[in-house]
Amino acid sequence: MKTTKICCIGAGYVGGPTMAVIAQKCPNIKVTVVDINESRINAWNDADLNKLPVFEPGLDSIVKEARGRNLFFSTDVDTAIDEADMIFISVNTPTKTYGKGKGMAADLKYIELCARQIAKVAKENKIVVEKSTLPVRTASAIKNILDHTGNGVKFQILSNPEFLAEGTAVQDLLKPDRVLIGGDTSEEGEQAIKALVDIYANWVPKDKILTTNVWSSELSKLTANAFLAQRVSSINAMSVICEKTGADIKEVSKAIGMDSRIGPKFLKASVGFGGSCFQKDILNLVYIAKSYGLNEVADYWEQVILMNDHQKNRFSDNIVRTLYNTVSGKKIAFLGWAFKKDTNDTRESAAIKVADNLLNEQAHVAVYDPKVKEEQIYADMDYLNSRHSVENRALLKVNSDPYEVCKDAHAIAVLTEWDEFNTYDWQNIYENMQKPAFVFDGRGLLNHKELEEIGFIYYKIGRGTKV
Ligand SMILES: NC(=O)C1=CN([C@@H]2O[C@H](COP(=O)(O)OP(=O)(O)OC[C@H]3O[C@@H](n4cnc5c(N)ncnc54)[C@H](O)[C@@H]3O)[C@@H](O)[C@H]2O)C=CC1
Ligand SMILES: O=C(O)[C@H]1O[C@H](OP(=O)(O)OP(=O)(O)OC[C@H]2O[C@@H](n3ccc(=O)[nH]c3=O)[C@H](O)[C@@H]2O)[C@H](O)[C@@H](O)[C@@H]1O
Repeated sequence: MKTTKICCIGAGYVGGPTMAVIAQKCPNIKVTVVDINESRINAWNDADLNKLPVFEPGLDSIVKEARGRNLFFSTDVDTAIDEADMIFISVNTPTKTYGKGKGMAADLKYIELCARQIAKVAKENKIVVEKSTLPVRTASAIKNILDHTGNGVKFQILSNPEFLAEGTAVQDLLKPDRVLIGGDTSEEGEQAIKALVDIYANWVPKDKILTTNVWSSELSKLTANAFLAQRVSSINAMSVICEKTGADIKEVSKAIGMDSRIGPKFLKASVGFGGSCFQKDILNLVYIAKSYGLNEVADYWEQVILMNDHQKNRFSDNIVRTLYNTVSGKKIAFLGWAFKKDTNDTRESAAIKVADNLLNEQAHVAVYDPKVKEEQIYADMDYLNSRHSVENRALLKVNSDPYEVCKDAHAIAVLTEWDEFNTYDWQNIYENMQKPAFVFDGRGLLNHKELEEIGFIYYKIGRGTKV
């Protein structure tokens, strides 16, 4: 079975980059990415590639090459579904904010809507690919809806979770560690798996394309994120001990990471992990474990989240304590708002919680981020519902000039590891700050020797002060 037309429902951080790469690598396949969010689709179609809704290094040139050739962005969901042989579902699956499983389970309403829409529109057999991250056994729910509400056509459901990380999405897609495809073990299932394998095989070596049953594939995605997040929480837990004992987390990370069984990646202590997925996926895993009565398993994974919350809170607590137990009316400059460098995504960014804690203490927060827009920062604060939006705008200011943000500040907090922060004229920044001038480096990014020589009082996550 040769795929000639692909439809992807959901033009977000996953749907957009993933489909752009498929279109670039498979010029004979027409790829249409659809979304109900019209402004997002308009942004994907914008002639100015700086206005793409997702900032990812290298993405603009791929979109430039494929868009209009075999890559299309549209709000016409029905036509794209109707035309396609293969439909990727790449919509958001956030944590539920209501009802049963509130605050834990994944909200599958967008997935269900997609399934119903596919069932309504499809007049020919189709392969439906779960690209979104889903609780294990979701494929059976999708199949149920498709088989019972459709026009009698046959559907094959595949699970093809996405492992890209934001900021490195293009590289991750071009050279994935593996591509995982889960499908039915029936003959039709195997044919569907082969159709998807054939697409990836255009650029991914065959030995990196792994096929499994659907449930293993769905569960592997949650497991991968849980393991990655667990490493961050584990190193962050050690960073607390480092600060108490005089050890330095950078040295500890290096020392343990050289053990080939542990490996060097994902051992950077930080102000806490953010991003749209780690927290949501672990909460989902905890919920699944609880729903099977596996309370010890649930508690084990929940601790990863609790440690992450602690890391964010202790960062802001440390700022307050160090600034003589009061930050009321004091200006705190934030360098960075995105949840990591090289992305404009702010979902679950540690900066949001740290800012909220400081505003509760009546601090004045000034924010600079090279890629995040002012309205996004206010939307993030308002979403917390901690105070009136007027107050958020009065207490928190956003500026596109980092030197203005730092001017007259009592302290600087580094929340995102943007490379450019290391290129600043720190002497100049120091001279324009209140004294003593404090830096709280939540990413262990800056050169502490240089800063201390200038006169800053420098605090870095995981660096003990006892000698
Ligand atoms: N952001 C990331 O780095 C990664 C995300 N994932 C998973 O991929 C999925 C998507 O994540 P993102 O792309 O970050 O989400 P996103 O929120 O950026 O994009 C989802 C898009 O789906 C659209 N949508 C929702 N319902 C729709 C419908 N019925 N019809 C048409 N469009 C609809 C929304 O308007 C939105 O633009 C999630 O399950 C996430 O867990 C997986 C790997 C990486
Ligand atoms: O399912 C998803 O959404 C994706 O989630 C993560 O990707 P992402 O959240 O984009 O970015 P990461 O690089 O994993 O960083 C997540 C958070 O952990 C933090 N982090 C990461 C690594 C580290 O050593 N220390 C650390 O604090 C980052 O700063 C960031 O806040 C996974 O790395 C991807 O494989 C996965 O596809």
